[in-house]
Amino acid sequence: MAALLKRSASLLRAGALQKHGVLTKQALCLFSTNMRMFTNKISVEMDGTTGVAVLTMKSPPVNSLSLDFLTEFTISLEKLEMDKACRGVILTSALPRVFSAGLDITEMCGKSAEHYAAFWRAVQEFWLKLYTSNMVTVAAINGSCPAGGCLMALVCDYRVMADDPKFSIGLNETKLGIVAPFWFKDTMTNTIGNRETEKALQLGYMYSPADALKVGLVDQLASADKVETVASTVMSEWLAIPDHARHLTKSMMRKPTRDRLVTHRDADITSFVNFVTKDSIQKSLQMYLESLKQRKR
Ligand SMILES: CCCCCCC/C=C/C(=O)SCCNC(=O)CCNC(=O)[C@H](O)C(C)(C)COP(=O)(O)OP(=O)(O)OC[C@H]1O[C@@H](n2cnc3c(N)ncnc32)[C@H](O)[C@@H]1OP(=O)(O)O
Repeated sequence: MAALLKRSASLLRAGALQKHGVLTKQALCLFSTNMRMFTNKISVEMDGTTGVAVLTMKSPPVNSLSLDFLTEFTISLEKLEMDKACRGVILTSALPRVFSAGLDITEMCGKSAEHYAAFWRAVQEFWLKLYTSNMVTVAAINGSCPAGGCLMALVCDYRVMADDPKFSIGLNETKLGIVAPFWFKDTMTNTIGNRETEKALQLGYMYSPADALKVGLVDQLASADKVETVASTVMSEWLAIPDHARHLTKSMMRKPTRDRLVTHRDADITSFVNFVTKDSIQKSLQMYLESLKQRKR
């Protein structure tokens, strides 16, 4: 199984998956009902009775979305998607205070243009797979989720967040001196509207759980120890709707946003590479990483 996963990961990196949008038959056979799968950074537990899988991120210290992590995540999603028994997936974190710290900043610092292009393609692929999933997707947000972490939650159908004022959620890119791309912005606008997004994005605003609920960035709060249980209850409500009707409705709602990225995908990669290779941007990212390390001292 490890060998097959490795093979799928190398295909994904090589661009084969992105190009054809499918996994090898071999790799897809790995899942069946009541299946558990563990990779380095993710565990998936599929309950064949309910048709619900729980995908738990476990990449310490902060579940940052590195190229490897994104690759594993995308492969796991694709496998679940192809498993007819799986109708819904709950995303959560095994780490005590962090859902996901967003994109791994070290993937955007001091690397080659080729690396940045491969990284960005993997970020796009991840977004496309999750955004267009036929499964019901519920984010059980049991910790902070800045930037790419917030994006991951936003593409889900429903968000339950732990009601702990120490946690926060938002697209904070401007605070790093970078700009959220149009499809991050579209995803947020579709959720909380244009005016609130305009303020949130410019300020790089990180919402407390209570404020996130107020503006509709999350759908529900729960005490930290109940987040996953509440997510499961929500999941069963969504699964009570006939799949085909829900799929078609989701696809109708999301198609314009998805098509916009698909149409401009290569230009978006070029724009990312041009942006991230600028000296000024490299400096900003390095300084931000340094400031994260200094915070602890
Ligand atoms: C056209 C082109 C546009 C480009 C667009 C790019 C879009 C970018 C999207 C992104 O997602 S950028 C990433 C933004 N993320 C953040 O700003 C999060 C920063 N991290 C935090 O705020 C905190 O770490 C936390 C998540 C709240 C957790 O706090 P905690 O106190 O639990 O941990 P720390 O001690 O801060 O961190 C531990 C360890 O992890 C490193 N780290 C944290 N976040 C990242 C990250 N996103 N990438 C890489 N590394 C990260 C941190 O530096 C610490 O490292 P060590 O000091 O232990 O080495």
